[in-house]
Amino acid sequence: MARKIGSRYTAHQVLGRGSAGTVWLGEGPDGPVAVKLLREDLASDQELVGRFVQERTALLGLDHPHIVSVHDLVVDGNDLALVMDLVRGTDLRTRLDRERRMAPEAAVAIVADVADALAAAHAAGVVHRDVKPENVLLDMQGPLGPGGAHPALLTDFGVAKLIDTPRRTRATKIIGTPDYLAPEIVEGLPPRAAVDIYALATVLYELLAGFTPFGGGHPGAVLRRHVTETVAPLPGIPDELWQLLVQCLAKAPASRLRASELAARLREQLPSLAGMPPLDVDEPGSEPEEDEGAEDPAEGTEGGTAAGARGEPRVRRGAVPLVPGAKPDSNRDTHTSMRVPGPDELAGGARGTARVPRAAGAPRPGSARNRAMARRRRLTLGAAALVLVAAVGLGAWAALSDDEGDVPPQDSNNSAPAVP
Ligand SMILES: Nc1ncnc2c1ncn2[C@@H]1O[C@H](COP(=O)(O)OP(=O)(O)OP(=O)(O)O)[C@@H](O)[C@H]1O
Repeated sequence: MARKIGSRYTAHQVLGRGSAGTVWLGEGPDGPVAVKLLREDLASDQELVGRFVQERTALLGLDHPHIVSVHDLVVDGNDLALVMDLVRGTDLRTRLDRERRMAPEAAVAIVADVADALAAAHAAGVVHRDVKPENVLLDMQGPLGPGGAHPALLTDFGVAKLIDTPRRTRATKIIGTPDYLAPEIVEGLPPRAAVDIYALATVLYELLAGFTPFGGGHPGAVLRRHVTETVAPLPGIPDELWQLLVQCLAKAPASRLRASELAARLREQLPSLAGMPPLDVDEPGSEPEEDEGAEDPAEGTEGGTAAGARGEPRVRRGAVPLVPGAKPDSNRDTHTSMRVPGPDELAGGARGTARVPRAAGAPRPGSARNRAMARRRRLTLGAAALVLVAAVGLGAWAALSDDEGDVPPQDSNNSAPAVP
């Protein structure tokens, strides 16, 4: 059913819902538009309305081919709405959900577009603060680029900042999507342009791998990993692309590339990625072959990925509040309101919780399948030893026993991560 938004716009049909509100397909004096109607509780927040008006210039000022422009801000009774370019297509999350992993050329082309958008925003003094696949729209009516990628446009500029009022996020709280939060935010530092680079590098990793580098499990664990763990290599990724990812996922913001450099370096790599298929990486926690998971019910309790392997509903990105009793900011799992962990909490308990990517078909370290394989290796070793005993007698067996003392333990928990 159509509804009027202010005096100039009519909203016809819901395009989608997010944590801040509902996006409608609308009509304005100059043609079709997208109208983001903010949630009622946000719209009735006087402080937020004031900020909305204050931020007007920054929000309306961004004009770039890879940014979804905001044309108008409407404050009308209980309605608070942003009127934006209508992008006819889909968002990157939907595409990723469909494809699971993208070919490197298309992934890099999309991320280069977003890096261009960030370069323009950062030059105008605007930090996005919520870069994630949900906020990248793919324009299906635009020309096809490298790898068959449609032009990518970054949306929701300034929305995170709007909603993040001082009252809403006291110094001890973080609002955001845990998987994409830069370590300096977790440590309580003010978000600068480099947080967007970290988030975008996380998106690139996710497009290539099918999962984020530090995601999985309780949001508190995700935050700790951002601060304490290094990113695990992706099997098969071209070295130059990997170096770029590592640099942009650096813990120190100053070590990361600037958006314009990132865009240029990504585009340089496009020719060498042409025709390359998606990486053959198994999602950590999934077991590609026989299911021996029943033998150890306690296994894989870190995060939802092991649950996914057992056919239970998977929780991809957690929205569990870190503070007991606190409510997440939305019904969706993309945002979380969290207490900032203290330094002692950040330092402890995170070791070994990162999900380590494996080449497709390789067993998960510590998994039932891996332990079973280790057991099989031991049995094979034992059988070989018996044959040897029969053949060369007790003296040779004694020698073999001595040698076995030098064989590294076959405990699969010590398996090294796959290296590209
Ligand atoms: N300018 C637009 N043109 C066309 N569709 C849009 C536009 N903006 C958003 N949408 C659609 O509306 C959906 C909801 O968008 P919205 O920005 O409210 O939420 P989100 O970014 O997915 O999540 P969150 O707000 O929780 O971060 C998007 O997934 C997209 O499909």
